[in-house]
Amino acid sequence: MLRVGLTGGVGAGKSTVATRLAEHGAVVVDADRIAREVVEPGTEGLAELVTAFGEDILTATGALDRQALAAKAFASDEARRTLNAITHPRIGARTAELIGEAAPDAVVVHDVPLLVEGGLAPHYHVVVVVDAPVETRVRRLVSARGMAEDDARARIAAQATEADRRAVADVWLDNGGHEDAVLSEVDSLWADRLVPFEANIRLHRPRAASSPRLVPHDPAWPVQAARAIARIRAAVGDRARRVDHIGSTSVPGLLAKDVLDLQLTVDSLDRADELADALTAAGFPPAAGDWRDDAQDGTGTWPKRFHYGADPCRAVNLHVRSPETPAWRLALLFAEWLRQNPGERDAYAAVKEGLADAHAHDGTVEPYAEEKQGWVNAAFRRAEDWAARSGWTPEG
Ligand SMILES: CC(C)(COP(=O)(O)OP(=O)(O)OC[C@H]1O[C@@H](n2cnc3c(N)ncnc32)[C@H](O)[C@@H]1O)[C@@H](O)C(=O)NCCC(=O)NCCS
Ligand SMILES: Nc1ncnc2c1ncn2[C@@H]1O[C@H](COP(=O)(O)OP(=O)(O)OP(=O)(O)O)[C@@H](O)[C@H]1O
Repeated sequence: MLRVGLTGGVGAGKSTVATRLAEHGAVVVDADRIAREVVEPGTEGLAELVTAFGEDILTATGALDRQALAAKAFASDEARRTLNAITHPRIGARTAELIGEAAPDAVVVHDVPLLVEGGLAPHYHVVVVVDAPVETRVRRLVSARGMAEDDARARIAAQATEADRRAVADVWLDNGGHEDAVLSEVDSLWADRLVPFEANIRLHRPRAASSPRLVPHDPAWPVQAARAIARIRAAVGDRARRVDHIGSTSVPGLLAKDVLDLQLTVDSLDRADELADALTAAGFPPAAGDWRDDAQDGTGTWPKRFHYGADPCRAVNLHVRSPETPAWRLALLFAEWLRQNPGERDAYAAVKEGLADAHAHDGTVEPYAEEKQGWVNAAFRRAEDWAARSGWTPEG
């Protein structure tokens, strides 16, 4: 099952996007609809709202007068907190039930306005944010939905900011223009990302091979790594010690292949094996085979586990290592040493570029590969000296 979180400010166009995804075959779980269900006449939820906000939030027939409640609830932070405390746990329980009922091969789209506010992002494989300028949203809510302008603005003020939403967005859909434009982006998202992502998780299939091309450092890499790390943490909880962004993409200013390397630290490889299913469910299935790191001094090999990110649009390699192996510490040290020593970083970049050029022009890559390995082996010794001088330890 693929879990997609769909969010955006009030009136941005979530329902428009969700409807299109449903047409493609997604199972849409609509938080606003569940929010209505849990306060229907006769529910405990409605009774608690009346106790908190008074009888005048009811219509003559005893149903919830939504406008009357909105007027009270969006008037102050305290009132909104009271509303949320009554409704959100009930919405959460019903949501879990509905998602649990979806088929194993479903793409579940959770249309949830308060995804960012609720800190829910790490629980989805993909977070999609729909956005439009505030004034456009107000205009649409007033003209197409008949909402009072004050109400629209009060809700916008009560919600997350654009910057908050950007931090969690794997996909940003701009719905400031014509509806057709965003719908065609949704069609591509479905075909190019969501469908293959779901299949990769279900079949334990790695994403398609990524390009071996070196590209300049992208400042989005650490941000994307932080999102992947948050997902892994949410999946494994305290069964793992830590998750770090390692490798060349973690070094600002260093060119790299567009693959994020992450290291999950576990007490032992038995523990790593216990976590395999949870990592798969989170979108990081294990790669088949016996994975090992070579000792730099040629004295042996150290076992590890290796998982791939299944997202076809975001290449991730997840190395699961135990601190019992020197490779664990070296991975953390090498990245930190390059981040702290720009001269060494630039020297490493030059060696990598030499290797890439050799690949580009002829088949004789070996001398460059040897040169790179020689440089790296010497670099490890310099990194160790630096660690001893600066007092660096993996524990920070
Ligand atoms: C206050 C209520 C009765 C107003 O009903 P109304 O029919 O006017 O609006 P509706 O429920 O369709 O919501 C429309 C939009 O308002 C915004 N909104 C609703 N509740 C909240 C809230 N507590 N905080 C911030 N924004 C909210 C969302 O963007 C939502 O998509 C209703 O929104 C409600 O019960 N809210 C509490 C439950 C909730 O938090 N729902 C949001 C999704 S979980
Ligand atoms: N690109 C667009 N151009 C014009 N109108 C649009 C566009 N996208 C959506 N709308 C209209 O704007 C209104 C709000 O869109 P929609 O209902 O999809 O937003 P929403 O984010 O789901 O809103 P809410 O937060 O209230 O649930 C709707 O009436 C919709 O038809």
